[in-house]
Amino acid sequence: MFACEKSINGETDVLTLSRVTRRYGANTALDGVDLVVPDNTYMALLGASGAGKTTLLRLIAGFEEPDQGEIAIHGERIDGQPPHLRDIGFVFQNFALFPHLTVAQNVEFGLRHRARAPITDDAEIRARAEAALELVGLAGFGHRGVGAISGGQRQRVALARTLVCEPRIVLLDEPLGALDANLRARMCDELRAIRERLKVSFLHVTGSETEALTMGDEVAVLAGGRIVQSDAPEMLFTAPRNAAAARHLNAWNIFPAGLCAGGAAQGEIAVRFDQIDVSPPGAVPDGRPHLAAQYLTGEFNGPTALSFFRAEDGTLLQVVDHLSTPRLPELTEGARYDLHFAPDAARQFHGAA
Ligand SMILES: Nc1ncnc2c1ncn2[C@@H]1O[C@H](COP(=O)(O)OP(=O)(O)OP(=O)(O)O)[C@@H](O)[C@H]1O
Repeated sequence: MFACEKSINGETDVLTLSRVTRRYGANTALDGVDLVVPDNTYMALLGASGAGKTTLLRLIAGFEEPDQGEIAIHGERIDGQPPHLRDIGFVFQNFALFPHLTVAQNVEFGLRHRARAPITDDAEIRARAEAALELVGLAGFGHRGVGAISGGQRQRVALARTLVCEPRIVLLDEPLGALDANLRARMCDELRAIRERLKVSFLHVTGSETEALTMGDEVAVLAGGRIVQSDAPEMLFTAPRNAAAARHLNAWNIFPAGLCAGGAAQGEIAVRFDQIDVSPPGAVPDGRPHLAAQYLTGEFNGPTALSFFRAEDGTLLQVVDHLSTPRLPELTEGARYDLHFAPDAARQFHGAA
């Protein structure tokens, strides 16, 4: 049980979205989204508030239909099909458990009522629900009311209720959002471990770049109604392909190329917070592109220190210094400095994403 079904036609991608568009009146929430989720993959979908993450999941699950575009599972179109025929699991942010049912009854519910091959044998239903609870680390909790368990445990019940139906893919809408920071870190590990055991693909939407980069085998960035980059986390973090992707990583300064002496004048330049050095005016080592900026303030953050600068056009710039290998001079608030970097540390973007 719980093994991911291999595609009949040998496809290696479980979910494919092609040019999916969704409008609400004059507001285009999704504008030609192309997204591919491979089999046996933890895919994170990163986007700011209002980017259209929930809308995208609702279209995949079938709670809403796209205005244009196609959605397919293992190469077979599912847009237009009712949600209960899509074999897609959905874990809601607020868990959406039935408060009057026990943990076990919540998990059994989906199995009894699923449209495809509902199970009617009580002993089999109980056995499958117990196996699902064991999988999420809740063996022995079946008799409890859902009000008598912790937030993290409720999250796992919601997951067990979805997994027991053996979905072809599991959609998770900000699944850690309702948990406190410690629990969130633990659930990150657990979600990854559970998925690895099942080998079913997860599509996990989040507004947190840390969560997306930690969780995802692959991270897709949703901005301006489109996927602006979909890549392995290391690749996305170190080599964003456009300014829109870089802006979501909370690690890159992005400024007009024209501000920079010794560099190109066109487009935008992005340099990571940890790859900028600071010198008094006129003391920039030869060959390093640089821009002038005023030091605003600093912020200690345990092992790292963050310094904030304002460039001449008003762009806010950040520089990260690691306390074990400090490289910044003593800084005076309000004073002007030159910020510089190695030419190969810069990424240059031309035009829109
Ligand atoms: N039913 C609706 N009617 C009108 N506009 C909607 C509807 N649902 C979503 N929108 C709009 O579509 C856009 C995307 O919303 P969505 O909820 O998908 O964003 P999100 O990325 O999930 O945001 P958040 O992280 O804040 O939950 C927003 O501008 C939102 O106001």
